[in-house]
Amino acid sequence: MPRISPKRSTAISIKPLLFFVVLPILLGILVTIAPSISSRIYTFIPTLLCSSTRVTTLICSRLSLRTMATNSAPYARERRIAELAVQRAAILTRAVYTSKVKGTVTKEDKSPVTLADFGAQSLVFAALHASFPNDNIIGEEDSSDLRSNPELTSLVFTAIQDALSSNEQGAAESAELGTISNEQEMLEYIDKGDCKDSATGRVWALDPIDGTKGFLRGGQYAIALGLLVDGEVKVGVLGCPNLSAGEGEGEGVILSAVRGQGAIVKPMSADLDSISEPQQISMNQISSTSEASFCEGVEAGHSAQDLQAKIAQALGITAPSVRMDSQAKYAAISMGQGEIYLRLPTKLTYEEKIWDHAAGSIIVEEAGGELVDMYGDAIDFSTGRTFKRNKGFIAMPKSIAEDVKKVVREFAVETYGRWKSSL
Ligand SMILES: Nc1ncnc2c1ncn2[C@@H]1O[C@H](COP(=O)(O)O)[C@@H](O)[C@H]1OP(=O)(O)O
Ligand SMILES: [Mg+2]
Repeated sequence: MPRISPKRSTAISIKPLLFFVVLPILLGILVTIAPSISSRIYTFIPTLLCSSTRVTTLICSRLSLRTMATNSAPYARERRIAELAVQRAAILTRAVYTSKVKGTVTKEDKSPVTLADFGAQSLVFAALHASFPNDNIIGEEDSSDLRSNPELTSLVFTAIQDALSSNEQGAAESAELGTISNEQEMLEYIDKGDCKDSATGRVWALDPIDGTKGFLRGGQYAIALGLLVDGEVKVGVLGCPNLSAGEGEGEGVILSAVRGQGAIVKPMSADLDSISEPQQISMNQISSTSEASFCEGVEAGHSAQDLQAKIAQALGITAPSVRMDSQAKYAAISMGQGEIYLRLPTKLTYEEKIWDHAAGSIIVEEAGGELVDMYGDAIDFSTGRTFKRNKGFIAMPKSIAEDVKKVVREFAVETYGRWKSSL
């Protein structure tokens, strides 16, 4: 009988031990640490690549964009695409803002529209179509004024091409944000915003330039994009190219919010790759209405400024109102630059537009504010392109909301009566 060497005998007795005990333990350890090892390798490679050259910097920022895309927080991808789309549209609006050629025409409702409104809408819708082809869209503009005006059409298309070529998108971003190859395609994108139902499914609402009068006057304006899901705003992005997050002279900011995740601000940059780290924002939770200041519109025809002045007095407010055009007002109070945004109707027949409030509303709410109508009722975003159940909008920090709502409601009932919804 062959002699079994002690070594061999040990090997035979250890084999089942290795198989049933050690191997599972090793596998367990591997499964636990694998993600951190792979993420280290993942971050090590770009770190290695990130030496001093611009090329490697770009590669790193693209990798960090990919990392953000895989962020599993709800609506992370929607927020990222919306931010990039607004950022890209702002390249175009900024160029037109400083140019002598604005391509202004007067719409049927007598309000002005510029080549930048059309260009920004087309760029944002190209991005939404590329990334979320099944979503519906509500947009302020349509292409009818362009289709009857080949010269203006050509101006808009040139501005779009300039914007597309002035940012150094990578192939991946181009695929996600889409591109616009010819005038026909541009017109088709503009007309994608004709959805009428805001109550069902996923619907984006865009104002490509909110505050066009401010834009033409050299004041504030905003590119405002919100996502509604079954009639509730879930994501909002506000690009404010002339607003500042601090004391600075309006170098431009981009704010965004996702329901339940807070609101953030980033500086607006011409280079999509350099969107830097966001900062959380919050409203001033003051303890008394007398400490507040109003943020109000510039255009006397857009809100009842005399009545608003009386309400300010009744609230004990002595600080002068901060006046600015557009949804930049929502952005300003969300960053603590003023506290109350009041917008009372000049006439009850005017129906506020969904794109004028979707993005701003969620940013204010996620920054610690409340938005209601002049009677203190919740805003109903499910009524289509315009608000049918609400008149007069007030946004304020939660800390003073009850006091503000009480005073505004009294003035509203006295001035407008108990207006009845048209639904
Ligand atoms: N009579 C009105 N009442 C309230 N808002 C109005 C009125 N007319 C126009 N607007 C809207 O006011 C917004 C700008 O607001 P603000 O004055 O606060 O900057 C624009 O979107 C504009 O819509 P539109 O673009 O259709 O003219
Ligand atoms: Mg508007």
